[in-house]
Amino acid sequence: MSAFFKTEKSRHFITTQDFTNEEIEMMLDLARDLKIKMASNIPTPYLLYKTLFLIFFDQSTRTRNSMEAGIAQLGGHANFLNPSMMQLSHGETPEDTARVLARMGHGIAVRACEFGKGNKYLRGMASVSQVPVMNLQDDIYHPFQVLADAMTMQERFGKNLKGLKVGISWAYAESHLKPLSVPQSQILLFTRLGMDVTLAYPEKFDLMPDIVKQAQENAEKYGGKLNITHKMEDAFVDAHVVIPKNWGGFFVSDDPEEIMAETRKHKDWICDEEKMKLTRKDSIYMHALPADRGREVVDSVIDGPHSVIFDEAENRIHTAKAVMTLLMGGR
Ligand SMILES: NC(=O)OP(=O)(O)O
Repeated sequence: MSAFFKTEKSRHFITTQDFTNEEIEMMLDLARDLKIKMASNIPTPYLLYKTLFLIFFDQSTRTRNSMEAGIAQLGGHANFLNPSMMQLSHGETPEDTARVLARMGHGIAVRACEFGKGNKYLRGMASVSQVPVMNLQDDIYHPFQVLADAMTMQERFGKNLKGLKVGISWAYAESHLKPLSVPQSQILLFTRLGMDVTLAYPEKFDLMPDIVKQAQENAEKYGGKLNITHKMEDAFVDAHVVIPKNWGGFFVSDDPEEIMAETRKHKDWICDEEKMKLTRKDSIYMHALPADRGREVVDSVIDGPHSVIFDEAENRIHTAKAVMTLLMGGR
């Protein structure tokens, strides 16, 4: 474990692509251990007196609270920064902000989802930061979410996820600009872990071509599969795991009204009981949350026997604590 967090330079957690499969497994193993310790009230003071800076350009329930509660449970402290109260309007660059915060604490975590800008902001910080920069969701990646997803799958299907049949599908929502980062990070990590992934979406609702190419390369290298289809049902047939979720039509048009007009053509892309019947008997329904109930998914599925959404949400704190511990130098 030491080679992972005791490197000369800080490791940044921008995407799971920057970590080996062995390192990803290490994160998941530690998350499992932290979950057991939390349930047994065993203290885990691995980041005693350390400070994490949290910057959120976008709203959050799970991510903010998993990081704030997580570092407190590790013995450290979170300093929440509201961008509207930072010196951004006076032109402070991400590089200068990172240089300053790195002198005052031990980690910087940022949510910045604006399309074409978020990842650049994080990369700017990471290019100079002397402490780990962690991605709490940008316009390309959501690495903390997919670690929690993988942990949830391991809890249901065992540690080895090779060959697991996973359907990731676009679903209808009254929204035109939900980030691409969740499905993109899912196809990247799940193919790395050897899963058999079907990605379904209506034509025009493409993910970023470079990310799809990387996921295809991952599948070839690690023995996974990535099939792309434009029929929602294809993601459900014989699936162990289904993850139907909306994402924005960023490549449909630059005009939000045109995107919504195209989105509304696909109201039938809803996860309902008929589609769940196509899955395996022991299948699980997952969603990163928040879900658009009645549009992305019917209540009887999201509240039904296949749903593991609250395990998935809970696992955000255990995986967050694991990544912070490994990157910020505890244990
Ligand atoms: N899944 C997720 O990232 O939730 P929040 O947007 O509430 O943080």
